[in-house]
Amino acid sequence: MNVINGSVDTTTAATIWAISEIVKNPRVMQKLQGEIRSCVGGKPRVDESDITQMTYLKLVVKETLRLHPPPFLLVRECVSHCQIDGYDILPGTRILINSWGIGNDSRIWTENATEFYPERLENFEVDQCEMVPFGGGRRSCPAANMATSIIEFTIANLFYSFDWKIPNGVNNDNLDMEQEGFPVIKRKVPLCLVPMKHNWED
Ligand code: HEM
Repeated sequence: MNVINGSVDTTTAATIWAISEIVKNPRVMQKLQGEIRSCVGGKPRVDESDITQMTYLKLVVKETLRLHPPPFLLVRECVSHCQIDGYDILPGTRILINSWGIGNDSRIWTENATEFYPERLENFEVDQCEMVPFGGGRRSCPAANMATSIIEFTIANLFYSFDWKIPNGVNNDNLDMEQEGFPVIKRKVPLCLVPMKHNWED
């Protein structure tokens, strides 16, 4: 049951955050759709094999996970005395690692840390310590590759087959991005979008 909760909620939240960030950033949406549509050509659907060529899509998903990871990793217990930043950490101390804080930290990601800018992650491996959406070490998420592939495939299909508009007088500038929840951070306000078919033969 824990595996089901830990897999469905995390993957769904990350996918919804990716869609939210893409529609909030028309520049990213245009570049992403250009890449997806040129890689897929005129086929009716995206094939999994098309995804390997979609380098910008991979950056978009990584950038989403940097800004919107599950907030905390699993609790660790210190096994031997160590010092971090002058603080003594004694054996038996329980440590909570704030993954959200690391991904959003302006000391790591500069003053535009909270801006959605996928290009910053070119040549960047997700398992570096500057972002830890899937944790680290022997208790890291065993499904990191699978979850990333599911999100990439879902986003590629949604943005290949449809254009998306924000309804009800809301636009990308005032789209509500408030976050809430634990152990997975979700949108406070549900995302509402209008799909428009792109190049469909009726
Ligand atoms: C975007 C989706 C996902 C994210 C962001 C995510 C993130 C995480 C994180 C942060 C941890 C704790 C790692 C640590 O403390 O070092 C974790 C553990 C785990 N995840 Fe994921 N996860 C995702 C999807 C999935 C999926 C799809 C599955 C299963 C199909 C899964 C199964 C697990 C399991 C079993 C653990 C516990 C590992 C252990 O205790 O050793 N996760 N995940």
